[in-house]
This record gives sequence, structure tokens and C-alpha cells, in this order.
Amino acid sequence: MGAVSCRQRQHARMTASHKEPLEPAPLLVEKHLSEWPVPQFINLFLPEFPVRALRGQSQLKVLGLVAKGSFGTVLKVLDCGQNKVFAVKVVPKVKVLQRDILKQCKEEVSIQRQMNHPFVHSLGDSWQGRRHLFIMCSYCNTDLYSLWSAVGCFAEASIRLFAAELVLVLCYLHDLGIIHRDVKMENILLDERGKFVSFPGPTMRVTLTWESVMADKEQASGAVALLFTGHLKLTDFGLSRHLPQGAQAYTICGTLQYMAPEVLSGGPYNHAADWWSLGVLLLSLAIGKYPVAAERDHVAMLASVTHCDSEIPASLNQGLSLLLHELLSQNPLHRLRYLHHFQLHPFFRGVAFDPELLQKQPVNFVMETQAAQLSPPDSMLFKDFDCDLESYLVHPSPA
Ligand SMILES: Nc1ncnc2c1ncn2[C@@H]1O[C@H](COP(=O)(O)OP(=O)(O)OP(=O)(O)O)[C@@H](O)[C@H]1O
Repeated sequence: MGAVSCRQRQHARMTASHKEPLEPAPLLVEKHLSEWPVPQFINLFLPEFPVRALRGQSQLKVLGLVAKGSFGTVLKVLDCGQNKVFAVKVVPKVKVLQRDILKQCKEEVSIQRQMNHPFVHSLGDSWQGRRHLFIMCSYCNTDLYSLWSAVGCFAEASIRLFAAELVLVLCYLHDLGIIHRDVKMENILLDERGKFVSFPGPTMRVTLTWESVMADKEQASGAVALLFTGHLKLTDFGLSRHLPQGAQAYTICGTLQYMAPEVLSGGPYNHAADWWSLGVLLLSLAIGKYPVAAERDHVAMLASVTHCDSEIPASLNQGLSLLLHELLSQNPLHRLRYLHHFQLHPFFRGVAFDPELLQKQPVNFVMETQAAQLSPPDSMLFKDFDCDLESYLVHPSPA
């Protein structure tokens, strides 16, 4: 049995107030490394994390904290050279070595570099400083978890659209011989090209930021209708690995609520485990809560998920209910897994599994301003913010 590496939801996006730029905006700089021969603490992370000379004009300014994940801290930065906003995951090298996740970290970057799909978040850049690893991607306004927390139950049409996009993504990954192992709402970002149109009252507001949608929601009474035109991007390949078709894995890893029974029991398992996670995700979107709450560990969780399919309410649309039963099958061999399974499925009748066409479809939501709640107060989660920011936040010297 492999190492146990289960994740609970440990991070949340920063609220608007946390996202205010720090004054003056610090620069994301680590001391330049130029020694030869290359010391072990650098060599270990090559070639996936090259050493970079300080990048003059294209230095990165930290605009705010986005989230603290279980492996690293995600910062929102401005690339002054390109004048473009990115997200940078900062992972302390010492944590990588202490947790024995060096191979996993390198795999994350090499897999994400390989990605070329409209619904997958591709890698912008990766490099190392003296004490940290940096993984940079384009910045996305929000993630599916935040949207779900605000909206609650998703309408069937929205579930159908997101499901079709995720089916395309998982088929793409599995065809490349990659298993994701952490498909969950927090790892699904909503496209940076996305636009939100909110209707907090009689007036319509077009906005690009999630924060202004939330402000509309706070001010309105009754409900806020929301039209979202962006689409999803699967991210976080931190637990992904190359697994050729027909091969099996044994490491117990993932996020407890989303882990398939064969993963929780220590394997063997294969790509079918990602389809189970998709089933949990879609069911959660449909019912507005997790079908099975997270238990304290994988043994207790395994006992709980044995009857996961019984959590599918009879009130759901027949096609959706059938899809969920076929994704949440205890036996991985009985799970849907090939694109043609989905193309012929009654739930997807009339859906073109074409990324171009899917991206053109807007998604509608209605947020009840009284009932809906944002994710838990994020400031609480940052009380124990333990990343040593001082080491790489250098205030720019006055001009
Ligand atoms: N490119 C991005 N743009 C905006 N937000 C992002 C971006 N990348 C990550 N995030 C946010 O940061 C969170 C944590 O990132 P990520 O999942 O990569 O870190 P992690 O350490 O692997 O976390 P976990 O182990 O909890 O999954 C994401 O859930 C998302 O909310």
C-alpha cells in the first residue's frame, strides 16, 4: 500500500478585502543563484524548476494572496513586463523534501507543461529561488467551489454544460495516459476571459470580477440573476501522474469526499477513479451539498461511501440520475469512461462535445441573496498563515 496523502478542503479564496493590493506592491524576488558547481538544494529541482536570473522589467509584483493550499501558497501577481496578471504557486523547498514529494512536484510541472486543451489550465512558467519553487499560470477570477457556495444547487442546463466540458478534459488526460486524482470543485477555475453579467435589480451590470458580483449580491434584496460567459479550466496537477492505459496505481491520495472506494481501500485503481470524482462533483452541484461528508480518515470514509449511489435523490431528472448512477458505480469496471459513452447518453442529448461550441454557451445562475452564503470567512483560514513571505517579498527601493 502506498503513502497516504489525503486532502481535506484546507484553503479558500481570499475575500475582496484580502485581495487589495499591498502598498507599496512588493516584488516577487529571490536572491539570484549563481554558484558553480550547482549545490544539491538547486540540483534536486532541475530541470523542471530552472534557475532564473532576476528578470529586470518583467519582475513580478505581488498584488495579493489568493489561497493557501496544502502544498503551497497562491499569490496574485502582476508581470510588469507583460502588464498581465498571473497566479503563482509558491512552494517552500523544505516542505517538498520533508513531505517527500519531490517526484510529485516535478511530475506536476512536467504534466502541466504538456497540457494543451481549452479546458485545462496550462503552465505559464516554473522556476526556483534559493528556498522556494514557483509555478506560474494565468490568473482566473474565481473557481467552481466559490460559485457553488454562492449559488447552491445548479440548474440542470448548467450541470450539463460543465459536465460536458469535464468529460472532454478527462478523456483528453486519460488518452495521454495521465490520471488527475484530485478532480474537485476547488481545482476547477473559471476562465479568465469569463464575463459576469449580474442583475441585482432593474439594471444590468457587466463585470469582470467575482468581487463585484458578490457586492451586487450583498446589496440586492431577493435574488441576483447571474449570467456567466466564461468556461472552466481544470488545474492542480499536484497529485497527477503518468499511468498508461491498463496500468494500476496503489497510492491512497486525493480529497476525501471525492475519492473512489478503490482508492480509499488502497487500490489497485486506474483512471476510472477520476470518473467517480466527477460523479461526486456533479451530484454535489445538483443537490447543493456533498453527498457524503468528509470523515476523519480514509478508512472511515470508505465505510461511508459504500452506499453513495443511495444519496442520489429520486427527484433528479432521469437522464442526470442515470449518469450519476453510472459514474458512481462501486465497481470501476461498470463506470462510464469513454467519450462515446457520454455522446450517446440520454443526459447529453443534443450536446455537441466540441470545445469551441461549448465555450459559446453562457451559463445562467440565480443567487438567493438571503439564503446563499459565501465560503467560510476566509480571514479565519489565514490566521495560521505560516508561509514565510518575508523571504521573497522585497519592497521595491524608492526610485
Ligand atoms: N491560476 C489561478 N488563478 C486563480 N486562482 C488560482 C489559480 N491557481 C490556483 N488558484 C487558487 O488557489 C487554490 C489552491 O491552488 P492549488 O490547488 O494549485 O494548490 P494546492 O497546494 O495543490 O492546494 P490543495 O492541495 O488544497 O488542492 C485553488 O483551489 C484556487 O482557488
